[in-house]
Amino acid sequence: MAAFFIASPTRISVNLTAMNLQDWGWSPFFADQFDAWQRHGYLPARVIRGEKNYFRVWTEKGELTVRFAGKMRHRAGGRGDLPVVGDWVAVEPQPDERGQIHALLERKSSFARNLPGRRKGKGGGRVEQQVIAANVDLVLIVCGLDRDYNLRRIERYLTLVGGSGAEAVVLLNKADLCDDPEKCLAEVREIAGDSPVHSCMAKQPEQLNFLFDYLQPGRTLALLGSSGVGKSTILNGLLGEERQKIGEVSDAVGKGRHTTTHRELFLLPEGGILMDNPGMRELHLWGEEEDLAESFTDIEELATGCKFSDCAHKTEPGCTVRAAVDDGRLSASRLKNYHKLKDELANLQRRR
Ligand SMILES: Nc1nc2c(ncn2[C@@H]2O[C@H](COP(=O)(O)OP(=O)(O)OP(=O)(O)O)[C@@H](O)[C@H]2O)c(=O)[nH]1
Ligand SMILES: [Zn+2]
Repeated sequence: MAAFFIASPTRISVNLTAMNLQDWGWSPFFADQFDAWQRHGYLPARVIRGEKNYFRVWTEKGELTVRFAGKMRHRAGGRGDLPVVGDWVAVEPQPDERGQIHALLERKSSFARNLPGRRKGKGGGRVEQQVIAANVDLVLIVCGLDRDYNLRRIERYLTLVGGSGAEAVVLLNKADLCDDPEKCLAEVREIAGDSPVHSCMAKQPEQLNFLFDYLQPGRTLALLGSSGVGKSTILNGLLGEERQKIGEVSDAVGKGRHTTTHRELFLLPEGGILMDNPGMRELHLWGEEEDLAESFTDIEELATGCKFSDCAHKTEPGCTVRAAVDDGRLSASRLKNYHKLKDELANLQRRR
């Protein structure tokens, strides 16, 4: 209870006594809704992780494992009515660090995705939506200034964030890999409306100091962006001295990170709340399914020479993509990113 953890066994100590509701994002918007529940002696609680049948929540009295009060599960019609990470709920505390959820407070913002092929009602009707994260205040849209750079994708992200109720900041990372970052900055600013646009080099954490201007106690931050653009590097930069530990988590756990992450919302040492959950990590893939090829035109082009038309560019004979890596025309890390994204997409499809 004296520590919270991002992934076992890595633990980050925070001073719990110094934490209050506001640090966790509580604001008049939620307090106004809570009046009715306060009278019952319920606690405001923020969902830090959601499982199928239970939730981990943070309250002023510490972390609790909570379930639905029966009545409420019954009332919750669509999926949108069930709590997700980031939500504020009214919890009736029970012994042994447990509790019951009696109400879900209205969201300030939410990220949802359509569940393909699932339609409600007879003969289809509206497509069922799955809310995956709530009450994010600010999204850092991260884009690489290497081959990842793609104005159309940035546009899609901006639309997505715009519709969620959160604010967006665009980060053009890997400025060191771009001949003319100023040109890209100007192009993106043209499509970004009121959203600030920065270029940066996350590999040098001291270059990320400007991001602290966007962090405030109680403000919830999430990152969106393709695989390999530097999201983890940026997170680690923001986490300061905890950088190493988080790095170990992402390196050691790799794909398994999703199942071993114990908490998907945590406090940043400088103030602010960081959301890093599988739903948000996968969100980009839903937009990118169509443009995997578009993002990797070089690989798709090389692949036209492969012996097998369904070559996965892994162990197949006659693979021109791996040949290009061998003779230095294609970087191994780029092929690795391509594989990673393909695998994630395949995983997603399986789960659907
Ligand atoms: N050249 C350069 N490389 C960078 C920069 N920032 C990050 N990288 C590198 O890019 C690679 C991918 O970075 P990550 O932080 O793992 O990317 P990610 O977005 O978290 O990727 P996923 O975990 O797949 O979503 C790493 O090898 C980083 O060292 C940068 O500013 N310049
Ligand atoms: Zn191949």
